[in-house]
Amino acid sequence: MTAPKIFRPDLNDPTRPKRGLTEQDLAEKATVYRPDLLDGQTLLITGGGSGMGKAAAFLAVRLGANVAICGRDVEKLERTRDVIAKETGKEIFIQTTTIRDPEAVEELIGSVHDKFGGINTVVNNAGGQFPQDAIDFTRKGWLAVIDTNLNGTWWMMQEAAKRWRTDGKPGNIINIVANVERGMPQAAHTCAARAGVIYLSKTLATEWAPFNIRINCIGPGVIETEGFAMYPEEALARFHQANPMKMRGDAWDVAEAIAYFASPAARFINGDLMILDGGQAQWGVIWPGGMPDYFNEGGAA
Ligand SMILES: CCC/C=C/C(=O)SCCNC(=O)CCNC(=O)[C@H](O)C(C)(C)COP(=O)([O-])OP(=O)([O-])OC[C@H]1O[C@@H](n2cnc3c(N)ncnc32)[C@H](O)[C@@H]1OP(=O)([O-])[O-]
Ligand SMILES: NC(=O)C1=CN([C@@H]2O[C@H](COP(=O)(O)OP(=O)(O)OC[C@H]3O[C@@H](n4cnc5c(N)ncnc54)[C@H](OP(=O)(O)O)[C@@H]3O)[C@@H](O)[C@H]2O)C=CC1
Repeated sequence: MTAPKIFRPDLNDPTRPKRGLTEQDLAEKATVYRPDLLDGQTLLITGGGSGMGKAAAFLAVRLGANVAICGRDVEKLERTRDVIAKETGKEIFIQTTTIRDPEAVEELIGSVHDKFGGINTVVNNAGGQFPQDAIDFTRKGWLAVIDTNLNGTWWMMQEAAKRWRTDGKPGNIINIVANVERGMPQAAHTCAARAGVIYLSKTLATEWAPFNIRINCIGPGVIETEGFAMYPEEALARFHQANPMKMRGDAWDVAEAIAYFASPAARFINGDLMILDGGQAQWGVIWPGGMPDYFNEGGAA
């Protein structure tokens, strides 16, 4: 019997490099957008306490929006709220929520609605997975990833849409998925969930058009964030080779794409998937658990 390969990192290991943009970067990085682009808009961003969600929250506030974020870890949320207040003078709304609990999601949508008088855009960014050969997935591990990325995103979409239908107001959903174009070896669970979200979104873009709700997805490739701590160093050292530009994107690349989809410039885009991956979809796969020798011969990406 072959033992399953498991990489279970200590996410607070001080010997590993710190990854992702700093809070100073998020406060100061140049943006292509005009400073009042999202004035008066309200964005609810799941997973806004780190990585792309935090960058999107920062940028949206800098562009004039009211912002609410959620996540499971209250310390991350409070820290993000405090640093955004310090850097921009604007208070964002935080609520500890796991998107896996539909009742908690209902409460979240209700509180953000009450706080700001409505929600213009929901950004379903919360999610994640662990790297493992699919053959070794435990039942619990499979269910955890599907529940987070597919069910959690669905609860958010349905609850927001119900609210928009009741209020007779337009809605906008941006789902952060992944680059599923060539499959995702060693992340098959998330690939299945994200592919589900992409086609759920395309379906609802039609079904919910009568309610004036638009839905689009953004599929990031290799984006260097705090989330990289989930992967072994030897795999991370190769991640950039999965795209022909041989580089990593950063959370600001995704934040600017989110701002675009939240802005009036995207008013006629519906049911789309924007791939943000430096060309990875045409080129390679990541192997987040480490490339098996079988594929390594000849040094393929
Ligand atoms: C792919 C490259 C591109 C993408 C990059 C990014 O996305 S970067 C962003 C990356 N950011 C993120 O991914 C952040 C968010 N991600 C997460 O919170 C987790 O990855 C989660 C989605 C699995 C939820 O986890 P949770 O603990 O809340 O869920 P839970 O308690 O319900 O079930 C846990 C069960 O899952 C299993 N299992 C878990 N880990 C491993 C492992 N390393 N190894 C093996 N198995 C593992 C195990 O069965 C465990 O049960 P046990 O053995 O404990 O009884
Ligand atoms: N970085 C990359 O290269 C890629 C990332 N992605 C996806 O993009 C999204 C953002 O990732 P990134 O910023 O890189 O990584 P992070 O790990 O920094 O972000 C994930 C966020 O999701 C939140 N989250 C996870 N599970 C739940 C849950 N059940 N309920 C509520 N919030 C939750 C986490 O907060 P908390 O722990 O507080 O709950 C965290 O803030 C994720 O969905 C990720 O899988 C997709 C492709 C590539």
